[in-house]
Amino acid sequence: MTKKILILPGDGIGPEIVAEAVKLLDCLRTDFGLAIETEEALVGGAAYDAAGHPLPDQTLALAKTADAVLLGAVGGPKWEPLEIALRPEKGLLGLRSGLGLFANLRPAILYPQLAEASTLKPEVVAGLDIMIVRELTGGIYFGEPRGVETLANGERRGLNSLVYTESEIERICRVAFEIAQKRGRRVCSVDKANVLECTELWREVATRVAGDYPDCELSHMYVDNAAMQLVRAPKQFDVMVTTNMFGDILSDAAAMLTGSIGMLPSASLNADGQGMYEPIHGSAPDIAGQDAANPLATLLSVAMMLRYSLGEPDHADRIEAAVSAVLERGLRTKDIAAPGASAVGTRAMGDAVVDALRAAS
Ligand SMILES: NC(=O)c1ccc[n+]([C@@H]2O[C@H](COP(=O)([O-])OP(=O)(O)OC[C@H]3O[C@@H](n4cnc5c(N)ncnc54)[C@H](O)[C@@H]3O)[C@@H](O)[C@H]2O)c1
Ligand SMILES: CC(C)[C@H](C(=O)O)[C@@H](O)C(=O)O
Ligand SMILES: [Mg+2]
Repeated sequence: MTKKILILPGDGIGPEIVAEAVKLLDCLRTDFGLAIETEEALVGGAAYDAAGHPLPDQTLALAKTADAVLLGAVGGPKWEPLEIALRPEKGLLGLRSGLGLFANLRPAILYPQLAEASTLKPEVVAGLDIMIVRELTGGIYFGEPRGVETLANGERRGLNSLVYTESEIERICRVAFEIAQKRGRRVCSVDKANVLECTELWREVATRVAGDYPDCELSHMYVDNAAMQLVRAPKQFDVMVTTNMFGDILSDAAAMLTGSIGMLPSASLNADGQGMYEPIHGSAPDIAGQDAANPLATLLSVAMMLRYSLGEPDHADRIEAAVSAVLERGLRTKDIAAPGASAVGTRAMGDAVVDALRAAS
């Protein structure tokens, strides 16, 4: 049966990197017989400009009926003066909550060809393969009460609330253990249980859930230590499971271990296996429109889509092999090129991956 993919380019470099992913999907359709159809819709600042809201009803409705969603990135300085409820980022958060995408998988894998691109010593990162499992629809991003209020003395007070129910913690921990069972069987739960009651509960629930996975080992780490350990000795980690905000921060740090934030894909899954796929980076306004963005995180997000939502693991393997082949040939966008070395643009990198895919057919 033909699968429906909703394409949401978004803002900044979003349309540039998504265009390369669309080329890749077209190649899989025409040359490899992948049965997909794509439709494009607006989200983020582009949607606000066109329709007055970062997540138009029509976009959410299309997302709900799609087999998978591919998103570029949202946001940019143009929309920063808007109230929070209308900012591009709210469009993304609305998709995550509207689709119930509670499990965000962010794999930090070092392609061996990029060991020199990392800011860390090659021996620290060689062979790196971490899966960060980030809770995505709860925590401080969605907790109530929130807002800015004016106190009796006239001073304003801003507040956001870190809130997790036991069931929210339990389901994300189960995802982490189930992934760990298919890899190194080690889960590190990252919290701030020494200070925050909410994450004291997180630790308790993670420990209880671990009892159902006796073949896996659970460890706990405070988030500040985890940030330090990620740059000191990242290979100690197999699967990390953590809250929405800690996962946001730790995954950007982990991205640099792989050479660039332009290398890290992600999958956001709901209980039915439906998913949204996006690079973990943002709209990179500083390089937008310059054909300078690295499209590989987006192309690798397409591979995750094929694996997790479309039941096409062979095509996913093909994309990952094509990316590897292109890196082997020495092709580099600026973010992963050695200082002073020549670099290719977004389009040339995307074309090279498509060519490598075809060549392997
Ligand atoms: N998922 C998303 O849509 C998402 C994620 C993060 C940030 N944002 C939004 O993006 C905007 C910019 O945020 P930011 O600057 O903090 O983060 P960013 O990830 O957009 O950029 C951080 C730095 O990384 C570089 N970079 C990012 N992606 C790259 C790529 N593919 N290739 C090469 N270099 C790349 C940028 O040029 C910049 O120097 C903000 O509006 C923010 O809210 C959106
Ligand atoms: C843009 C923003 C809402 C988003 C987040 O904080 O989750 C981004 O940083 C990410 O990592 O996907
Ligand atoms: Mg982030």
